[in-house]
Amino acid sequence: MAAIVGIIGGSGVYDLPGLENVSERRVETPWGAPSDALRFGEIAGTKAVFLPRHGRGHALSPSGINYRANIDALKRAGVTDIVSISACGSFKSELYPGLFVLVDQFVDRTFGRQSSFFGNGCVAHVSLAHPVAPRLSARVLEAAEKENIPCVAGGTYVCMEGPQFSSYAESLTYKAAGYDVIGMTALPEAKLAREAEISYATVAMVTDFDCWHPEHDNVDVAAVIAVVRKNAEAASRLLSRLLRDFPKEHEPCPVGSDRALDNAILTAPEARDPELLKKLDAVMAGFNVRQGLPNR
Ligand SMILES: CSC[C@H]1O[C@H](OP(=O)(O)O)[C@H](O)[C@@H]1O
Ligand SMILES: Nc1ncnc2[nH]cnc12
Repeated sequence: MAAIVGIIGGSGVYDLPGLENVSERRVETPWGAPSDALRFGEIAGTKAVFLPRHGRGHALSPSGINYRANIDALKRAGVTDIVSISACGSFKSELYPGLFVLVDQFVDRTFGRQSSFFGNGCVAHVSLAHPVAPRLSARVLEAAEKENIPCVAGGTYVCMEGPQFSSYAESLTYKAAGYDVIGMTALPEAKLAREAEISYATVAMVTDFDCWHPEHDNVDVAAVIAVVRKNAEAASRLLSRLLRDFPKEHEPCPVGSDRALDNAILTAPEARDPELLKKLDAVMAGFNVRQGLPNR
């Protein structure tokens, strides 16, 4: 399968400089409209699709993003691997603003988000033991090293609902629990990408120390955006290098993120809801082919 890399830009990252032969297309999905038009392009022959998760102009709040539409639109565009960029607060002195953290675990503190494509009429339980695709994350690390960008591998991202930042008590609790960073967006994407059998990795860009650190100001938007602006050039260098060196064929994922629906779907084929199956035509396409089932 030809590799196509989806890039999801976070706060302060609304474009992907360096993308060549760019064309833009507004798409609709059975789950609604994605955050913005998809930007198609390539770097050194690697095809890429860029999507700013908050939309250009940052119109969408973390709770208001249609994550299902975003992931479904990328799936329909043929994306095999997603790398997302997320601004985040840090719970550790050694994870300082400006550092890129390739998190490999998530804790969910969101509520009320639509974080699954499945439900009544087609029940599926995919594994999220390893939410990040290790080979993809390793490629991001390699790109950072080649570009001399400070980056560490591994870490736990707690995803809060927001939009308010954490209270002091919450911040201390997350720190005491041993979590590394906090943000409001990456986890619904990781869950949905897994269901859509897309390999996913996230670059958590540390922007602040949330509000636990006695020697640093409490986080605010201005501080986050100031750090993101300072690091935008490094982020685009990282992504350009990643795309330049990316294999042209999708590499099979060692944790099975690209075949996550095998052994996950409980609902018997005859009990599946045809309306839901229609909406799942992109998400389940690979699974249906592997099972020899028609794709609705
Ligand atoms: C701008 S401060 C809070 C905002 O920043 C992070 O955005 P993203 O994950 O899209 O980079 C955080 O999740 C909040 O949405
Ligand atoms: N401290 C923080 N908490 C939640 N989301 C963030 N995004 C950037 N910094 C953050």
